[in-house]
Amino acid sequence: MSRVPPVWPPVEVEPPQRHPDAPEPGTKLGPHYAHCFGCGDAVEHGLHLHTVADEDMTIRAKFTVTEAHQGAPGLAHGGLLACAFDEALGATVGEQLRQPAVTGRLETDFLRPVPVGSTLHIVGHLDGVAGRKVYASAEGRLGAPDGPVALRARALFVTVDLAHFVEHGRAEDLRAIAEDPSLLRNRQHFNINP
Ligand SMILES: CCCCC/C=C\C/C=C\C/C=C\C/C=C\CCCC(=O)SCCNC(=O)CCNC(=O)[C@H](O)C(C)(C)COP(=O)(O)OP(=O)(O)OC[C@H]1O[C@@H](n2cnc3c(N)ncnc32)[C@H](O)[C@@H]1OP(=O)(O)O
Repeated sequence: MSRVPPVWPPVEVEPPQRHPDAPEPGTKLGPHYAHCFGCGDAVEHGLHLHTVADEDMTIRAKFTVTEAHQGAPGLAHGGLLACAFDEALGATVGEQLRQPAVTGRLETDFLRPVPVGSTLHIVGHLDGVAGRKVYASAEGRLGAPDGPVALRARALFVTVDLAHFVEHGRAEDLRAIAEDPSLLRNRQHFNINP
């Protein structure tokens, strides 16, 4: 099977415009939602991805593989690694555009096994925008920012209104946010009253 990647982005795109309120390069972003499996600090065996904004439509993220993340003995589960990339790519899109967006499509190339105890250094880049479609890609290196490439991922995110989350989210979780807005980092954007 050919490993030659298809053209990316797959459609004609506009260069993304950084939102004036996008975090300055070097800003530590913190969890966007306390119960997010990718970044939330309330999720005991979650990925606890740490993200930092960077120059040029880029974010950097780190995630350390624990015993709870295994697929094969001593190795990270592939779906979980895809989750780390979903999270990093979502942060790339959300933080630079300051617009809610959901993953429509996510593709992942697994190039090297990722052992328990190792840290994956992910760099996500916002590649282009075509209407509501936002394209982003990322690379993950093992052990150090200049370590060997273990994964590459590409994603299409689709921007949505906040109504998307109100309509589809579970009422008790929305109520919990209404009662404790600190569960969300970008809470100034939310006015949820289910
Ligand atoms: C949120 C705070 C607000 C403030 C924002 C500020 C800051 C945010 C900051 C930080 C956020 C930080 C971190 C985020 C971290 C992690 C994010 C994790 C993200 C997720 O984990 S999220 C869960 C998984 N995700 C879903 O739960 C989506 C389920 N899904 C749907 O909800 C619908 O499916 C939807 C909405 C995607 C589209 O539905 P829809 O009806 O609105 O629109 P439609 O179908 O017309 O698609 C529009 C155009 O996208 C094309 N398109 C769509 N899907 C495609 C595909 N698969 N392949 C190729 N093209 C596709 C169509 O072909 C059309 O293209 P065209 O315009 O050219 O016709």
